[in-house]
Amino acid sequence: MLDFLKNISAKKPNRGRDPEKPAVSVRERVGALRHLPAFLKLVWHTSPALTVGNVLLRLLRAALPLATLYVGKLILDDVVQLTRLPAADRALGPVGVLVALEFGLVLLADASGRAVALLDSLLGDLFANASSIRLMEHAAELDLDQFEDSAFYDKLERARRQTLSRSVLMSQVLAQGQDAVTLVLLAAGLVAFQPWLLGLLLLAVVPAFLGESHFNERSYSLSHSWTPERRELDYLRQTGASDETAKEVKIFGLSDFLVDRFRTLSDKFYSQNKALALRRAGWGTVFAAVGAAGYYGAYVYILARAVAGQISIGQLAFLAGSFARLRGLLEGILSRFSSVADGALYLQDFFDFFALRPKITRQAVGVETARPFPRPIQQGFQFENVGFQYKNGTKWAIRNLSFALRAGEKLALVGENGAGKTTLVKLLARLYDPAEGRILLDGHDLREYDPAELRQEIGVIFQDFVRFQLPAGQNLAVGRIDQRHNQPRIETAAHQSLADSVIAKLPGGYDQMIGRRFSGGVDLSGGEWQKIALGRAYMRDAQLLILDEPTAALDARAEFEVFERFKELTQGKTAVLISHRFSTVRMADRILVIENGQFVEIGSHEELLAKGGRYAELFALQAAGYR
Ligand SMILES: Nc1ncnc2c1ncn2[C@@H]1O[C@H](COP(=O)(O)OP(=O)(O)OP(=O)(O)O)[C@@H](O)[C@H]1O
Repeated sequence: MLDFLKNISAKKPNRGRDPEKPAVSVRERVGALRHLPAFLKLVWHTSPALTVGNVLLRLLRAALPLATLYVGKLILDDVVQLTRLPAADRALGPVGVLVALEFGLVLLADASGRAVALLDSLLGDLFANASSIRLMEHAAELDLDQFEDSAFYDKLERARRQTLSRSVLMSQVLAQGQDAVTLVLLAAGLVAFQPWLLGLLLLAVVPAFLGESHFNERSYSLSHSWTPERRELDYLRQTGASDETAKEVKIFGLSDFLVDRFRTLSDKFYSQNKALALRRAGWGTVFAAVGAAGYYGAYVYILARAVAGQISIGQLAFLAGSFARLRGLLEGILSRFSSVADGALYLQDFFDFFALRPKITRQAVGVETARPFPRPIQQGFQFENVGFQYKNGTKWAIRNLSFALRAGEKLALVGENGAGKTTLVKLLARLYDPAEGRILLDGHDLREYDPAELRQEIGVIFQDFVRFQLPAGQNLAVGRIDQRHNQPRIETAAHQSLADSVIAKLPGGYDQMIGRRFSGGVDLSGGEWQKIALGRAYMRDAQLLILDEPTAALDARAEFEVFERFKELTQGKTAVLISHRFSTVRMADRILVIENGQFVEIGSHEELLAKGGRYAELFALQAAGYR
């Protein structure tokens, strides 16, 4: 929380960014269209049947305007013919058939329009769901350090925002194809009559298109450049009003601070957006007037030809109708073109995110095929001059660290806050790889093993374990999620971690929702949550168990009991314990003391006390506190 306050107070609200300056050039925007085929392929894979149905219906709809206009022309010409006949010869029969045909076409247009909208929405929903799933799956494959990078978060954020609006892009691209077919059909009629009318049409429409693309580009630039701030706005909104933060926000009286920060940022975004929207509306009106002038110029010309008797009334209606439709169509196609281009730019963000590759892959490094994981582990783990620095860290979190974690031993890690204990554990679980040196397992580099298999063999309970908003039983089962239906196994784990007594007090037992987020949820105390989290370690069949301050929130009796059981239950298994309590630490076979990420000493409790080094000093310090 404090880091957050420092960060955002130090940060300038807006880094002197000029929203008028496009972040992307026209070339980039047009270039982004290259993503459309890949995008359409994704749509196709979402549902081939719905995609084919959609395209066929749209082709049908594309031909309807021309057919309707043409039937309209035939009706008018027939009616004019009829008026020229003697009253007795005026039979309405053929006109009636044409009117019925037009009526049929109108009904077809309406039905096919609704069917297209339905297919668009079904396909859009499926696509949005599929994209969200891909996003979650891909995020799960990425490395932990990628999540600690703010540029990564911006990419993730943009990709996430895109999953929904991508279904809009899908409809737009399909509509674009449909309108292009209608345009070609109608334009063919107009060209046959008077080719230069097509030129007039372009003149009426192109300025509006250019204006539209200019403003779309500005909008995209503005929204793109505001991604970090928008993320911050979301964070502020969440921090200002969530069950997780409410306690500290109240105690520290942070509400005004958060609201002020939110207001400053959101006002700035609003005013930049408003300026753009106003200019867009103003220019839009001017361009619409130019378009209308073009249309009326053409209309007057066609009227004059009709008055001069050079074309029939039916042709007049057909041409004027075609021109009006074409103008609307062209305007639609061109303006949609710029939103499709923008959508394609956002696609770039979407694909950029999916292009991110984890460094710690499922593939073992340095060997053809992954080395089979030793069952049981023979020698254990060996750290050789291991060094690691966090991406955004200023100093080495661990450096020149060498020690052995022997198979079957219980090793405790001791060190002050920030000494590097958790980092060491993360390196063991290959959440990160060392930047220097290497970690060996039974004599081979850890990277030669399949990371997924390695993680299966390791059970880690971190100090900041996740309080899943799930029923109690499933909260334990996350330790081995494929066993979530194995109630006896869950109950055994609960018994081993002392969580059974917590669950026995819950009104719904193992099915009781815990956490406050969902209705009916019951919250637990810190120690109770810890017992649940500990149960996750027992759900696993891991050969290496790591408990990172597992008892910090437990009372003295519970702590004693937990460790008695732990020793019993992990017989023959290798375990690492991180604790600041020496009563816990002394139960370990050996204790590794680290300071500033460096090795200080290693040995049993008795050995280290006898040595009179750092451990003995820290032990005496804590013991003095109890006297
Ligand atoms: N994600 C991170 N990004 C950057 N620096 C980090 C990150 N996590 C930890 N650090 C830094 O690395 C160093 C070692 O941290 P680590 O969490 O391993 O310490 P620790 O010994 O487990 O401390 P504690 O007893 O407080 O849990 C610290 O200086 C810490 O600030």
